[in-house]
Amino acid sequence: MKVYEKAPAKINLLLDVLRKREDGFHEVEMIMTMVDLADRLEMEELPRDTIIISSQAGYIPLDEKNLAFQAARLIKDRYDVRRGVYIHLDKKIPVAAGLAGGSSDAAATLRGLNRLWELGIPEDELCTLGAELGSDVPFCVTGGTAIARGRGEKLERINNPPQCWVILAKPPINVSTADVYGKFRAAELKEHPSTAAMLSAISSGSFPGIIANLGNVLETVTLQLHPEVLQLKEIMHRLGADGVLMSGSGPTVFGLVSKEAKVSRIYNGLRGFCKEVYVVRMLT
Ligand SMILES: C[C@@](CO)(OP(=O)(O)O)[C@H](O)COP(=O)(O)OP(=O)(O)OC[C@H]1O[C@@H](n2ccc(N)nc2=O)[C@H](O)[C@@H]1O
Ligand SMILES: Nc1ncnc2c1ncn2[C@@H]1O[C@H](COP(=O)(O)OP(=O)(O)O)[C@@H](O)[C@H]1O
Repeated sequence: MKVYEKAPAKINLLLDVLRKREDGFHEVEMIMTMVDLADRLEMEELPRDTIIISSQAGYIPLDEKNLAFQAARLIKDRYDVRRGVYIHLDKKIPVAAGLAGGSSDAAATLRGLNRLWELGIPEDELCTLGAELGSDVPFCVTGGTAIARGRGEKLERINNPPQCWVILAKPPINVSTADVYGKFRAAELKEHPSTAAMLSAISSGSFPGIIANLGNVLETVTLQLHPEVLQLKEIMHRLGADGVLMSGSGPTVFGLVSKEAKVSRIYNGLRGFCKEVYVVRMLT
């Protein structure tokens, strides 16, 4: 038997860091939503008790370092499943981009194996398992739009924002999430984005309100380390995007655009500076 799962990318419409915790993680407040740029996973039962990962992407690990492998091993261990699985990852989401590609693959693996092996694990339990793999995995299990607290694993579902175009541009640099959090200094922050104002803009379906309240405090670190991310933000603004922000720890920058007529101009303008540009919609 085979099952298929889609693993969409996320963007952070708002990312605030409240403080560093004793366990080394940071207490965050994030508003996250999914976009329709997705990896596709195919999971097939194997006669032997083993986990095999393949992918067309040459640039990700295919062994126990792969988050889909870790998700499969976790579910097998926790539910004592003595069966094997072959997982093929068709990667479309850029890697180490601030779009949670690996986390979404892990989440899709948990959902898919729950179906393949008919384990009947409820969604909240899948989220708890997911949190063992990474802070963003629980959100990727549920999808939709949510406010995430704690280190990212405490989720509260909210309305989807009004539909718009999302233009993603990933500069050709690698950013490590651990490195960005490591260099972040909460005490030096002069301004925090307003989670309350963003929540109110989303719940009233106000696109201008969402644009006015976009904010990501991790920009203070990544933009300093990589000035080309700031440059990309400025270019996207100049080309006419309504709102522009870095997603997660970066380096991907996203632009929100309400009018379709503007989209191709922004896309074509960006392609002169950046090879990896995607035009997508929010998943609503
Ligand atoms: C920044 C965000 C925003 O959505 O996304 P990405 O840029 O990775 O997509 C997330 O907080 C990333 O979540 P995730 O990528 O799952 O992080 P994890 O694997 O749990 O942690 C990687 C490392 O980041 C740091 N970390 C992560 C989450 C958090 N709340 N505080 C932290 O300090 C820790 O140093 C940890 O060792
Ligand atoms: N299935 C996977 N897809 C992408 N990257 C993976 C996967 N499994 C493990 N990784 C590793 O995880 C790291 C972060 O990848 P990713 O989840 O794409 O980052 P981000 O959350 O910043 O978008 C990369 O260094 C990559 O090698």
